[in-house]
Amino acid sequence: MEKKVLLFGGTSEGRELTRFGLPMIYSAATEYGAELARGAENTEIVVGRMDAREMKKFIDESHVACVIDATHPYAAGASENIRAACAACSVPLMRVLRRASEARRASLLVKSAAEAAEHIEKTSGNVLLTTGSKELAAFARVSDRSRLFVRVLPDPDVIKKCAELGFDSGHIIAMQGPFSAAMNEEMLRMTGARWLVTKDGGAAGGTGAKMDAAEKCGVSVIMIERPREEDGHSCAEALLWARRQLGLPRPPLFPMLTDLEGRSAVIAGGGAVAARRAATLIRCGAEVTVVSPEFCRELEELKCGLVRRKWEEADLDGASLAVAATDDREVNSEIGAAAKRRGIPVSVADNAAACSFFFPSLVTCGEASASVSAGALSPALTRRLAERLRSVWEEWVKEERSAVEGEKDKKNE
Ligand SMILES: C[C@@]1(CC(=O)O)C2=NC(=C\c3[nH]c(c(CCC(=O)O)c3CC(=O)O)Cc3[nH]c(c(CC(=O)O)c3CCC(=O)O)/C=C3\N/C(=C\2)[C@@H](CCC(=O)O)[C@]3(C)CC(=O)O)/[C@H]1CCC(=O)O
Ligand SMILES: NC(=O)c1ccc[n+]([C@@H]2O[C@H](COP(=O)([O-])OP(=O)(O)OC[C@H]3O[C@@H](n4cnc5c(N)ncnc54)[C@H](O)[C@@H]3O)[C@@H](O)[C@H]2O)c1
Repeated sequence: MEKKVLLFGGTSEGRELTRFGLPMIYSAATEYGAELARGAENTEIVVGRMDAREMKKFIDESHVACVIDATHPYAAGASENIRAACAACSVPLMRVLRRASEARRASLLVKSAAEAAEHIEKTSGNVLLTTGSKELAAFARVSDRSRLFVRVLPDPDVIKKCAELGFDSGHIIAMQGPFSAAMNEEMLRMTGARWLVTKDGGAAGGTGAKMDAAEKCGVSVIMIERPREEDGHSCAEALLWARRQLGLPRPPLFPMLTDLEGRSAVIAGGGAVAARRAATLIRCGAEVTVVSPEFCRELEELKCGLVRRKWEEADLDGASLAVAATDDREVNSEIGAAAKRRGIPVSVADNAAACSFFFPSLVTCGEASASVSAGALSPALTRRLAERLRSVWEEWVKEERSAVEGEKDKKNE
């Protein structure tokens, strides 16, 4: 039976990961979460909350080869259960977590909904609550309830809960997001809000659009901080990881052929990987600068600029292409992010998922080149294939060149 990825979703990251046709079981706690994945190819959907024991049983019975936890950062209970179940089944697990935080834009950071409610009680003015129905009970302590407007999903159970907590229909907005900044603005105006309460859902979770709207309307934002900073991965990392775990194929990469003659390329790091890549780029006519506190002998013998210090962001000025090949994972990741911000193609040697292009294995003879790749799934396979091709390439190029010349001569006769 085919091995599958078990994805705990119900988030935009979860939906994103169903787009690539991996054999997958998508588990969502609610109907709403399940809806996000409806229609995804090769994906079986299961709905309903499971505790750690139920998860373990499910994993054992469903041929699950690896698990991705893409649940909401606030669903800490779910993540704990998933961790426990995976440990019990010895199944590898990767946590996907949106990284971007909007916390710096908030007027006030609080630890919980209760703390937000305490603050509201001490102030005046209307409040738009966008923290969802689960947190609603905490706001019951606000004495003047007519100040509060709540935005929730149009689910009958949720509406019932709102009513039970004393929100009348004039104070409920029941609609499914995502909401644009313009939509948020209109809702802030309509409710006459002076305060907006939100979780730190990251830009992708719609928090960015709320912050933009609040800024425009002069509304102060009370933000509930994330429970704790977990070590999370991006969707791209999880996709690559799952493919490697299961040995799943992917479409081949498209080798976009780029003319680097006379253009500048910058490399951070002075070790073996930097040297190999500098040599390839120089062969392609690029003007290469390498930045590193230390250089290996191979680099000192190449025709490239050597800058003996740690990498700085300004090293990207004027570069057409960048390579991060230091042995410091954090520095490499910073270089990747900075280059992407500037629209400079970047390869990050220790993290395939952070690359905006992959460094190819290049096989050349004069201007005739071949680019070999194993789709970034196995650099070792790439190297072996390239070596095999290198062993015949020169001979092939010579033979085929003369064949082409021969055909030309024949035509000219
Ligand atoms: C082609 C080549 C060009 C070059 O480097 O010059 C190249 N890797 C080569 C060899 C090689 N690299 C590694 C090993 C050790 C064995 C192994 O781990 O499998 C070997 C094999 C060996 O040395 O035998 C380690 C490694 N590589 C990457 C990661 C991180 C990760 O995958 O996340 C790690 C773990 C690092 C760690 O542990 O920290 C990532 C990438 N390496 C790429 C290119 C990009 C994909 C290209 C494609 O396949 O499409 C990609 C995705 C991104 C990028 O760097 O742009 C070159 C062949 C040179 C040639 O012979 O011509
Ligand atoms: N993609 C690949 O083909 C591949 C292959 C093997 C290893 N790797 C990864 O690539 C990285 C480099 O591998 P290596 O074998 O060349 O390592 P290495 O240890 O030989 O070289 C690392 C270099 O980075 C420099 N450096 C450290 N901090 C720096 C900073 N802040 N600014 C500039 N330079 C800095 C060091 O001085 C050193 O010269 C490693 O992270 C390794 O995991 C990738």
